[in-house]
Amino acid sequence: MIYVVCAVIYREGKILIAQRSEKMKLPLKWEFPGGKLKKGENEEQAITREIKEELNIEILPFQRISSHTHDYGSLKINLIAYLCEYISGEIKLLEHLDFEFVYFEDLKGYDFAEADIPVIEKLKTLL
Ligand SMILES: Nc1nc2c([nH]c(=O)n2[C@@H]2O[C@H](COP(=O)(O)OP(=O)(O)OP(=O)(O)O)[C@@H](O)[C@H]2O)c(=O)[nH]1
Repeated sequence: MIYVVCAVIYREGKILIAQRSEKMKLPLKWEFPGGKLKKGENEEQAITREIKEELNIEILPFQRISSHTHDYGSLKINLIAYLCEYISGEIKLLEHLDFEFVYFEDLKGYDFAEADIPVIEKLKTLL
């Protein structure tokens, strides 16, 4: 089981989503950016670090919105999602293929990683 934190970054009524590159696992799937928790880090530190590494921006995680496990067969993950505020920086795609800011209602038009579906369901009750 691997522990993965992901950021739902909210800005001006829209949510930041990112598309995984061909070279990553789950190629071309859309996701909430983030990554694996490292030893000695808490969840907020991990998510802040991952977003800086992947997108070059500063964010502030302010609400833990969900934590659930998903079994991909060859890989089992515990995905932990945080609602985050965009603070500063210009987005640079350092790992992903693409990104978009989308309204919640438009998320259904994107092919998300399976593990993200419960996160989207949870968001529905919050936004
Ligand atoms: N970051 C992120 N990973 C997700 C999401 N949904 C989901 O199934 N995953 C899976 O979680 C796993 C870990 O994510 P990652 O590959 O981004 O983590 P990382 O950058 O720390 O790992 P790496 O250094 O091995 O590339 C991947 O297998 C990825 O497909 C999501 O919304 N965000």
